[in-house]
Parts: sequence; structure tokens; C-alpha cells
Amino acid sequence: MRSRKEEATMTLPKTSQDRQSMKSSFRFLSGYAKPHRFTFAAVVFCALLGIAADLFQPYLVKIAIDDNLMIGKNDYNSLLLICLFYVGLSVCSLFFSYLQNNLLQFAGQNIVAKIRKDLFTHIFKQSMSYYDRTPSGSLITHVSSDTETLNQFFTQVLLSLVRDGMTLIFIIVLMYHLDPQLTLYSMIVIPIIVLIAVSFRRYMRKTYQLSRTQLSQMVAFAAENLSGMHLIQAFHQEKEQNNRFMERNHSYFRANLREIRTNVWFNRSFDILGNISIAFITWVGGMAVFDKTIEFGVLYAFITYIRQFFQPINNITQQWNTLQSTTVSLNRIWHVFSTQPEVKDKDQVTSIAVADLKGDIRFNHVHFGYLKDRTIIEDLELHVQPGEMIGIVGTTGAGKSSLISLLCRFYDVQEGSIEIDGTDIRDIPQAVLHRMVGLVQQEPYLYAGSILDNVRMFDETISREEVIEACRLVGADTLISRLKDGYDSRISERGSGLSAGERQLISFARIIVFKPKVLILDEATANLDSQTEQLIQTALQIVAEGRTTLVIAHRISTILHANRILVMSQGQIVEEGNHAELIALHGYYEQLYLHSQGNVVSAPTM
Ligand SMILES: Nc1ncnc2c1ncn2[C@@H]1O[C@H](COP(=O)(O)OP(=O)(O)OP(=O)(O)O)[C@@H](O)[C@H]1O
Repeated sequence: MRSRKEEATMTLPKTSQDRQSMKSSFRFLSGYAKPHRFTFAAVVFCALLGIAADLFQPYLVKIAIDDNLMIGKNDYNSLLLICLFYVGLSVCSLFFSYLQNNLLQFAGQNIVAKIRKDLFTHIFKQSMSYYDRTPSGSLITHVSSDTETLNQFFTQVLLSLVRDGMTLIFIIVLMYHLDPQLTLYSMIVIPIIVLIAVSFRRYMRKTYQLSRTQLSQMVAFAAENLSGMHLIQAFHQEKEQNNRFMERNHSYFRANLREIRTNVWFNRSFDILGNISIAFITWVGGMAVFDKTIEFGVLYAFITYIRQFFQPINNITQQWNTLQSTTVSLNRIWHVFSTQPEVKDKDQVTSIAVADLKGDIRFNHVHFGYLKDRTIIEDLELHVQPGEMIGIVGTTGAGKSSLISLLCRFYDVQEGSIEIDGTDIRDIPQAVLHRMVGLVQQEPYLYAGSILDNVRMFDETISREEVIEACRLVGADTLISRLKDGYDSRISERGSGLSAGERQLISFARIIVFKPKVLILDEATANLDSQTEQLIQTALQIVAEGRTTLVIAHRISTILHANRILVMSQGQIVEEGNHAELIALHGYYEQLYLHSQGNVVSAPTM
């Protein structure tokens, strides 16, 4: 669903820069359409035949009237032949319309599916900084509704432009062939049509935008409320939120009514214009029939053509809104495609055998900040020996998570370097790096799917037995066996239905299965009961075995036995040593430890 802001900006490009980007985005779309050029050519061909079959029908009736009925020929056979031909033309028109629709749908759906796939892949390639500044809601919109709008462009706008555009041209040519003078009279209404279309168009765009904005506001409000449902219920806010929803619902209702009213006015204006034209031509043409300057059949065909003339004009104008939203959606999709990831693999990368990795980590004078003018990590020096277990503690916002984000290369350092086994991580392909470094996050993410798939991350090359063995090793086996379908039990999005401890254990099993040489653990802050905490502790020790491990600890108990503990403050390591050494320092760590033991009342200060 589009955000409020996005909907509000749904207007056509105004500045030359906007126009330039619109051109580039249409060029981008034509790149996707090019492989389907023969299908498009077939669509035009089918449209031509379908329209010709449609428009030849009034001409046939004219022949029947002028060359048979009016001259009293009483030729039953040729009249029957004309009628059969008329039916035949209808069947042809139906066949070609069907073919044309199908071909266009096929090409359109193919193009949109390819764009959607490429877009999804492209979004995946983006660096973390991109996700920091791009709300996930807008990315969802790009992948779902923006691509859907492109689909409408192919199946509605393009279809209308091809079919209705050609119909208009054919009708004018046929009318001109029948009687040039009467054609000129009929064309008097064209400037009026243009005037109505232009003035209505502006107003219709406004009403369209307004109703879309109201709709997205209402949807955003509903989504916000659904995700914060427990808070609403806990604070008894149901009535208030309901009233606020009703306001939005009513605004959308009013905006929708306004849009529908405008559309009805627009369509009816065309009907009236069509009827006035028919009346006018009946009068002028009727006089010509009286004067015997044209035949009656010509007048009949003319009136039929005028009737048909207004439908395509109406259709094309109706597509204006879709064309407009296509332009906006296309521009947005193109914008995503034109964004290059900040963290990229080098052209010349160092090949590393993951199996031979020792797990030696070095941070060399690392400087980093998410924003240019705010340093988060300053001149950080750290050497972690292979197989060492490092605990990291510190104040909130000290830069602990940032440190591990740098090691995973979610961001690039601004100065200095990070090395694994003596190789700068910028020289290692990201895919290889992420096999070398395993990350267990504070809130382990579980996908909607079975436990089995969640442990092996949908990698079918990892056997069921391997998964079961991993779970047994970390102590998750008992809890999984208790579930109704065991390893095939389906868990819902984000792993709801499992406790924080259970989710942690499953993410530990992932590590065992994927065997990274370096393990990073951002310990869960959630309160775990002492039994689960013990389970996690044991699991951590098993997982850390033979791996270089960095643990961001929120509970001192997790890292009491770490080889080394780093105390961080304002992006720097301020204390370093094992538990006993740090206690002996009588610094921040000691305060933290005593506080965790319940020996001091106030929170530790740096
Ligand atoms: N994506 C981001 N964009 C901008 N600033 C960020 C981002 N992530 C973290 N920061 C800022 O960087 C600083 C360090 O954050 P970081 O998450 O590394 O701290 P932390 O030590 O892990 O804290 P905590 O223990 O509370 O999780 C904080 O001031 C935070 O506001």
C-alpha cells in the first residue's frame, strides 16, 4: 500500500530533471518490453483485423440498404449472403479481440513478473544503510503495488491506446470515404471534446489523488493499530482508536463519492455530446437524403460510426489516471534500480578457502559513523585470536552492535581496516564473508515455515538428519519433540508461538548447521527464566567450541568465562581483560558485575 507522502506526490513530473528521469524510466521499461516486440506486433496485427471486422459491419448494412433494399432488387440470396457475412465478421472480431487480449496479457504479465523478480533481487543487494533510510513499507509498495500498476499499463492503457486509437483512425477514414462533407460536420464536436477532456482531466486527477491519499491513510492507520494491538488493549484505547478510524473511513467515503460523481459527469458529458452529434448529423444528413445528394445507407452507416466514435475517446480519457499512476510507479521503481549498493564486492577479490580459515580477527585503527558528521567508533584497535571468546559490554549506544555490523560488513569502515586471517574483509566476496561469519541476533528472525526449514534456512542440501543433530547438540531437540509435528511444525511469521529462549536455541542450531568459523552473538535482552538461561549458556559453549566468538552481553553471567571481556564506551574500548582482571581494576565492569549480583542499588555509571 502506498504511504501518505507517496500518494500525495502522485503527480506528473514538472521540472526538466523530473522529465529527464521520466524519460530514463520509460527507456528502462522499454528495455524490458523489447524481448516481447514480436508479441506486441502480433497484438497490433490482431487489433487491426478485429477493428476492421467490427467497422466493416455498418458498411455491410449500408450495402444491403443502398444496393438491395432501396433499389427494390429483391435479391434474397445476396441479402442472405450479406447477413451471413455480418455474423462471420462478428465471430472474426471476437476471435481477434480474444487473441489480442491474451497476447497482451501474456507479454504484460511476463514483463511485470521479470521486473518484480529483478526488483526483489536488487533490493536484496542493497547495503544496510539503504534499509536505514528507506522505510520497509515503501519497498513493499514498490514490489507489490507499483509493479501491479505497470501491469495495468500494459493490459489497460496500452490496450486502449492500440485498440481505441486505431478504431478512431479507422472510423474517420471510413466516414471520409463515405462522405467527406458529412465527416467535416461530424468533426465540429472534436474541439468541444478536447475542451471537456482537458478541463475534466485536471479535476479528475485531483479527485483521484484525494481518494488514493484517503485510502492509504486509512490503511496505514489500520496497519499501525493491528501491529500495536496489545498496547491498545492494555490501555483500553479501543473506543478512541475506533473513532479515529471512523474519521478516516468517512473521509475516504466522501473522497470516493466525489471521484465517482466526477467520473459519472465526465462519461455522461460524452454521451450527451454523442447524442447531439447524432441529432445534428441526422438533420444535416437527412436533408442530404431528401436532396438525393447522399444515399440512405450512407446516412445509416454514418450514424452508426458516430455512435462508435465516442466510445474509444471515452476509453482513452479514462485511462489517463492509470497512465499517470504508471508514470509515478515506474519512476519509483526505476529510482530503486538506479540506486547502487554502497557496500560492493571488488572486481578483484581474494579467494579464501572457508574450510581452512583460522578465525583471526583484527580491527586496525577503525573509524566509523553512520552519518558523516557523527563518529560512532573512533580509532578502535582490537586483535582477537583464533578460537578466542570475547565478551563485549558497555553503556547503551557505546557502539557494540556497530562493531559487529562492521565485522559482518553491513557497513564499510570510514578509516582503518578489518582483517580476517590477514585479509581485509573488503577484499573478500560478501557471500564468502557471510559464510565465514555467523550472526545470532538479539531477536533471532524466524521465517514463516517449518522448524526444519528455519534451521537450514530453506537450503535443501542440508539434510534432515544434520538439522536434528544440530538441534540435539544445542539442546533444542527436547522442546521441538514436544511440538505436535516435531521438526515439521510450522511456525508463524517472526517465530511467534515460540518463546525468546526457544528462538535463540533454534538460531544456535543454525550456526552448527552452517559451520561459520567466526561467531557473533548479540545476546537476547529478554528476561529468560533461570532454566532457559542455563540451557542457552550450555548451548553457547557448545556452539562457541572451536570458533572465534564475540558475544555482546547484556547479562554478565553470559561472559563470566570469556577469555577476554571488552568494556566499551563512546565507540572506544575503555577496559579490557578477563573477569578477575577487570574486577581488580575496580572500574565500570566491577560496578556492572556488582549490580548484576544485586549488591548495589544504583545503576552503574561510566
Ligand atoms: N542505523 C543507524 N543509523 C544511525 N545511527 C545509528 C544506527 N544504528 C545505531 N546508531 C547510533 O550509533 C550509536 C551506537 O549504536 P549501537 O547500536 O552500536 O550501540 P550499542 O552499544 O549496541 O547499544 P545497545 O546496547 O543499546 O544496543 C548510537 O548512538 C545509535 O543511536
